[in-house]
Amino acid sequence: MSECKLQPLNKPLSGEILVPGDKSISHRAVIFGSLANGITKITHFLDGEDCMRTVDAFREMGVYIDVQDTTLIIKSKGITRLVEPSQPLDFGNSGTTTRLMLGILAGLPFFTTIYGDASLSKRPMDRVVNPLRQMGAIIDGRLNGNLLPLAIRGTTIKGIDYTLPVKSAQVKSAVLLAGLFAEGKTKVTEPIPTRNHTENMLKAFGADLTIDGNTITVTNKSELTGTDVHVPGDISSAAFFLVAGAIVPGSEILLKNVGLNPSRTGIIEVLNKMGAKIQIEAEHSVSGEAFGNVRIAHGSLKGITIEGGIIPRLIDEIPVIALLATQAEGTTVIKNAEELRVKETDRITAVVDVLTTLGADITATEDGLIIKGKTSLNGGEIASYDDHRIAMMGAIASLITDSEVTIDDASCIAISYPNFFNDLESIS
Ligand SMILES: O=C(O)C1=C[C@@H](OP(=O)(O)O)[C@@H](O)[C@H](O)C1
Ligand SMILES: C=C(OP(=O)(O)O)C(=O)O
Repeated sequence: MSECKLQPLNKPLSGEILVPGDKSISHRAVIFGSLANGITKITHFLDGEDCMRTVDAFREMGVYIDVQDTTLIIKSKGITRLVEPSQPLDFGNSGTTTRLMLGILAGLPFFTTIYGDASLSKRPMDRVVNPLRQMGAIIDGRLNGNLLPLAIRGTTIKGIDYTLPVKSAQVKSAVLLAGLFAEGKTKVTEPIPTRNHTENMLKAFGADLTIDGNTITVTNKSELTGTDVHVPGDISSAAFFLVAGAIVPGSEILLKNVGLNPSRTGIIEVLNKMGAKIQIEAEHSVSGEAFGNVRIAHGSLKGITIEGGIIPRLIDEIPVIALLATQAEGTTVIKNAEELRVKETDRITAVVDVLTTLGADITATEDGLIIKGKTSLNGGEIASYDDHRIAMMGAIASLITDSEVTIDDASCIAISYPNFFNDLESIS
């Protein structure tokens, strides 16, 4: 346990932060680099605990991966040369590693068992196991394969035509990755678009991919080719400082190198709609991924409704958006966010508990939150629920409380943002 005591700031935040690498893209860069033949160099990689689980999994399967800070060199001979892991794979706290690796392991000619920590062991895997079984995968585990640990006996799989029943990029990605090993075509249709980094990377590594509206089709191609990937800054990490800049009086912060893929920019739209002072500068694009700098300043905010198609475009930002809403005049309503209940913790319950302790007016609904503002916040003792996004939301809240905030255990922040407190310190 690492208890964390945070004092109120009582002054504006100012300065620049180079946002750490995007977690979703870092995972995928390791996956595609390991499946591809040749050398892949990844720069601005996120060396957080979750992405290192993906690195370790491929090292267990015989891939050479050298990690020097945020630069990775992967040397692989491709899919056909991966070897059976000699021990169970530990996926720690990482839902992305688990779901995406399931798609790969289903079609590889060996036996694997996978497990994770207490949080991951409660998260649903049937959303991935069901379509993979339709493709012919042989997977077993607790609750008929819904819960870790799972055992996968790789086998011959065949393509399917699958419409996503949940708004999940992890499920979409698992099926598309399995499609690389399957006989025939694999088609995935998503009624509501989710992050498209897998599709972008399939293209960059030379897969056979077509996109027609909301339907993505991939054809078996065992030969992907290594390529360099420059990872943009993680907008989900930037979100904590965007909210800090918007709510701490007098602040102005520049967040550099932020990934601005439209499937991820819901937080920018929310800040604009709430009336925040936000500007995007120096936009450019590398390998289909948009980058830019985002400038945020403190200003008055108003409550809004957040629902429908925007939800997957800001799903991980909702805890810190709830904090933002406590500082907006009027009511903010968040709907259609039922996926929050199956993240590292039930984030609807956790956010309500933490922000209520700090004096906010916030109510849980089945699929979201209702927040009434503007409220001043008090100090107190809060739980992180061992969830990095809840811990970072609590730390940002402490900037505007009237007295000390104690977080019971903030070590989970290393999952996605190992340098979080140093970056906060640098603008305080
Ligand atoms: O594909 C990804 O990299 C992710 C997708 C999202 O999960 P779901 O696909 O479960 O919505 C997100 O919450 C997670 O942090 C990363
Ligand atoms: C939900 C998250 O990650 P994962 O599903 O990979 O554990 C997250 O980072 O907020």
